[in-house]
Amino acid sequence: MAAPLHAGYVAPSADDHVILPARPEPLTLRPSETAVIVVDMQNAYASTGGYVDIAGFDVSGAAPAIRQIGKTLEAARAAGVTVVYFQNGWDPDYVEAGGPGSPNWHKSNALKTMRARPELKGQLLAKGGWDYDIIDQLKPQPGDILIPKTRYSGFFNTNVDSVLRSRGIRTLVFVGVATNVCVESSLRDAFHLEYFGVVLEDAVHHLGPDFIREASLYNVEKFFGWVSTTADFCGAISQTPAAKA
Ligand SMILES: C/C(=C/NC(N)=O)C(=O)O
Repeated sequence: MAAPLHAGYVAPSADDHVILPARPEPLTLRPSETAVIVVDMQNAYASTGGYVDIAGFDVSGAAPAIRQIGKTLEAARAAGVTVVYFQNGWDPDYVEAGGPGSPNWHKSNALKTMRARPELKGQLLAKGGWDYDIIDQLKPQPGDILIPKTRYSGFFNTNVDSVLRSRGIRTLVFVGVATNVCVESSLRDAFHLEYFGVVLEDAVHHLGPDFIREASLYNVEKFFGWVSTTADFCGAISQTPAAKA
């Protein structure tokens, strides 16, 4: 029987874990200690006519990832797993993006594209606009947590670490865009904060040539975390008592 620690908080019972098949080895998952992190599933990164499409990246791989993310979220919510959305962007005046004194001003392809095409200013990744919005297919549900961010890593200058710690979350399952940019940056920062990070390789999409997908997943598997699939995550998490109830 679970031992109550404080009013309103019940310690997870020892036997609520499942085993997630993963590379380089299987990982223990406890639903109450796990969060799915949905990275930047905004029109900017996943829709035709959004920022990365305009900037010349291939967004066709976003569609299969969207389907897998939908399945992942359905299984996660049924099992009582916390769902956290990252949402990338800046105020419409781009103060949060930083000026020439920030490397972000020089490296952000959104900012570079808008400097090359001033008619787009105020549209790409601007809070309040279509480009910034989470895509219609994956709108956050009641109970999900939405964390705005202004740089690639969701752990930089946000409150996500305290949000996760206060819930006792130790394992983060990453889905979203882009495998090699915001997903990898966030997972690396999470590693250094002692979280166990997993990428579902068919629920992410990369920006750039295919070798960067492979390189990014290699980095995760070899150095920073674990790699699994949507089917394995959904299969494992559906074995938990909450999902079966
Ligand atoms: C290139 C890029 C990637 N973002 C992401 N969500 O991975 C950007 O934000 O400019």
